[in-house]
Amino acid sequence: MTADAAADAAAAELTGPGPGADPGPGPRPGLGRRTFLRGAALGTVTGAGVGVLAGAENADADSGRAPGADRRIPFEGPHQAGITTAPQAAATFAAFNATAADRAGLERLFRTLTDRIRFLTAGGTPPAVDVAQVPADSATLGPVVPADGLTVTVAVGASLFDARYGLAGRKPARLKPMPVFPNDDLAGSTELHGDLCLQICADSRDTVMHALRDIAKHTRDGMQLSWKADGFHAGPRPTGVQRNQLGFKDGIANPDVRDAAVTDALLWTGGGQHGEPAWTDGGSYQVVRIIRMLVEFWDRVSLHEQETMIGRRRDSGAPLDGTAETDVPDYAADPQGIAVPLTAHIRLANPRDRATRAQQILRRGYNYDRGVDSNGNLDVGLLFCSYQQDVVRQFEAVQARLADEPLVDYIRPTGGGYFFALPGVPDPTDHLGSGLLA
Ligand SMILES: C=CC1=C(C)c2cc3[nH]c(cc4nc(cc5[nH]c(cc1n2)c(C)c5CCC(=O)O)C(CCC(=O)O)=C4C)c(C)c3C=C
Ligand SMILES: [Fe+2]
Repeated sequence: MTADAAADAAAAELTGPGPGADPGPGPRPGLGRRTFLRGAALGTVTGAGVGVLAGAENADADSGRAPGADRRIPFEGPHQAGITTAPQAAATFAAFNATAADRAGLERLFRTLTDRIRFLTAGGTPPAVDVAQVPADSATLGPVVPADGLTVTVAVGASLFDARYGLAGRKPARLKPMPVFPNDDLAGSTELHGDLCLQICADSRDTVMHALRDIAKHTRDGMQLSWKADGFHAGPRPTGVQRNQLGFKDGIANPDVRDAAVTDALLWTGGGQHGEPAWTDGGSYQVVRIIRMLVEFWDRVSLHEQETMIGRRRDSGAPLDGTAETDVPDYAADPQGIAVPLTAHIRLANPRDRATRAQQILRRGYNYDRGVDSNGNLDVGLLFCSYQQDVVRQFEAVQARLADEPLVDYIRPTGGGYFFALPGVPDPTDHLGSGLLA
């Protein structure tokens, strides 16, 4: 089987081919609809996933937890945690500029980052110091640092591969600065790009901030914070996945990250494949987009129009040709878009046909709330984040189809960037970026 055929076959399981679509070779109908979010909800019911999460990889699709329980998500694994990890309640996307003087300094930065992330994600007691000395920890989480479901996912931007560190020849093949897309409002934005991006997620907001402060303090000589965006993940209202601030369930259709054939085809870069340098094996392209929602306008739109723009029922999350959130839309049976309009967000984003199967992305977005603008309008929206094997083949293909969707009148992208999430750290002797800097 060729790489493309393998991708096609695996991707067929991703969100389900739809009852009328060509199922492609080898999919198991019905299995692909399980999302990693739904996996988390199931975990909550069964009590699975509390405490130290086991597993061959650090994926924790069944990461439900008992209220108040501390949980530790393993740092080590072939892929970084925080990608297939079910979204925690709080997130910060923090972009940094590298300030290390040279390549040796950059290597020190990655070693320090690794050490701090290892400690913070495991939790523990910071070393005691004499009162005359600077404390080892900010103590914002108390004297003992809980693991609290923390993940810190380290990604690098295209600018890290400029002349400063002699890395030009080691750039991931598709890594580039995020282009300006139609309808973007990026002029004057101070929240764009970066040499590094840290996606910091945890079960509590204070744990995210504690981790950011700890990391920034220990890496002061190697990188400098450029911008950050904070997000939250809401609980189910009343069931299923969370709702975004347009009132719609968001995150229903996503790859089945428990299926290695799917993640190998859509998520992880394979070193040596598709022209990627060998060191990228096990990494993933990360897209971050800060997308404001013009909720004052949206709240004056009829329910019918809202639902036809999205393609799903607002209350249930069901596709407009179905009755339940888990139903798979059957576009082949509705070629003229009578039930689900051809311009509906979900239909454009994922037409569920053979030609676009390999373009599917893993979305891992968060809501944001940044107060009020100078006109008295709410500054709320979506911290869109997606992971994919190939940012051009996947994210850009989806984004191009969405360019003129009706929803664009109600959203305004204001920042973000393209990054490459580094491969995981397989064992305690290794560190982030070791392949990149080898
Ligand atoms: C380029 C990729 C995407 C951007 C940017 C994007 C922005 C965006 N999306 C919503 C709301 C919803 N999106 C939904 C589904 C959905 N969205 C994308 C891609 C982008 N969205 C995909 C690939 C999908 C899945 C489609 C499918 O497989 O059927 C949904 C439906 C619920 C769900 O499946 O999650 C909603 C609602 C907003 C508001 C937004 C910008 C602010
Ligand atoms: Fe979307």
